[in-house]
Amino acid sequence: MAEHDDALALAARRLITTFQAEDAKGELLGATHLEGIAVRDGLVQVTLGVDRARAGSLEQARRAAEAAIARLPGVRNATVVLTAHRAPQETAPAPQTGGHAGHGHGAASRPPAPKPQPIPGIAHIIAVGSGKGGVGKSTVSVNLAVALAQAGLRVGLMDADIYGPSLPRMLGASRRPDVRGDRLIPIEAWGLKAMSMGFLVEEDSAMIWRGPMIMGAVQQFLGQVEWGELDVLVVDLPPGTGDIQLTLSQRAKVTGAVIVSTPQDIALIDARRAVKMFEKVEIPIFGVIENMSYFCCPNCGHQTNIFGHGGARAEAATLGQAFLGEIPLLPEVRAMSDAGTPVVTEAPDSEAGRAFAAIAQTLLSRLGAETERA
Ligand SMILES: Nc1ncnc2c1ncn2[C@@H]1O[C@H](COP(=O)(O)OP(=O)(O)OP(=O)(O)O)[C@@H](O)[C@H]1O
Repeated sequence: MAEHDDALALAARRLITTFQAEDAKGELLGATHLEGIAVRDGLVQVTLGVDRARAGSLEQARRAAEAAIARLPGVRNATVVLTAHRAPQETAPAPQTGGHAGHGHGAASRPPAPKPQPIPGIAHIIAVGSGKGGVGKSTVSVNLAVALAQAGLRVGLMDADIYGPSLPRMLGASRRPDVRGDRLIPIEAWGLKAMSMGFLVEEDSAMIWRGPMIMGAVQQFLGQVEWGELDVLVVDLPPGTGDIQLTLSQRAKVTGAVIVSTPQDIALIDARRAVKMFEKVEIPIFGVIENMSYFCCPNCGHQTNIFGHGGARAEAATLGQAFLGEIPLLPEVRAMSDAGTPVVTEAPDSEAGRAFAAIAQTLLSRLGAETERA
């Protein structure tokens, strides 16, 4: 299978370079440069870099390249993505004082890392992360974002989990976003403006993105989505401590991060890693949320601590971080997530609904304090 994929990658590369070479005037694909090709099990993903100013005029050429690759024998699905970059003269100056953590070694010989800038129109960014996968980070991101919108804020939700985007399913929205010029129009759902790689490519093809392509996608989501004026952008990060977290910390000024963990020891060890990672990339941490904290029997109300209740609270105290609250493990949370209906809208008076609303209030006051400080 890998050999077959290698052959497809080669064939796709040849096609793209032929298109580029045939475009003598540099008006179509000749204006792009090949950033990467990833192939897995017949799913082909090509990333072409292009100057921001040109991106809008290349949509037809992009589609033509996509169709040509899709016709190659053995291709199950092809996606060609344009990642627009700033022209060199547009690049913001990057004054760097003190060095950005994680890039300090040998800084004298390297160009300074860009200082994270606020994104125009977006007052605050909250990053939701976890050390371990499957702890309910996306569930928490969606419900906190909707709860903040219910509290009257203008809220955006960005799914930075490029490998496994789950927002389309959780929001019950899978339509393709409109494109206006070189900008993507976010999908509106549950009072939020949302953007996810899952709106743009098939869920399984998102799995094969690689480092540089991922960074391009995150930058594009931050810089080229028509978010409008937002009080807060909630960013659902992938689990772990990789490229995406680093890219976000370098590209945008994040007001604060929230770390989601279950109370199990194994999740807590990873949560500790997540805390260290946010500290290293200089993203302030708002605190820790314990998800799947306890199971409350819907019949008799008896509380069972399936994963051992209270571990995240204790761990937060050990790490000197705030504890933001606990969300019970409830079948309706899972059922509503899977149905694309957030529990805070469908069952606001449920134990989980109230827990999310309370945590959103805590975050609201933290944002208020940050605004006053700024
Ligand atoms: N409090 C909860 N009660 C019941 N089910 C929950 C709860 N929180 C999350 N789940 C369920 O657990 C599963 C994993 O949740 P989710 O996708 O939010 O986790 P994640 O940490 O974002 O995962 P990934 O690592 O894949 O990004 C989903 O089926 C979700 O519905």
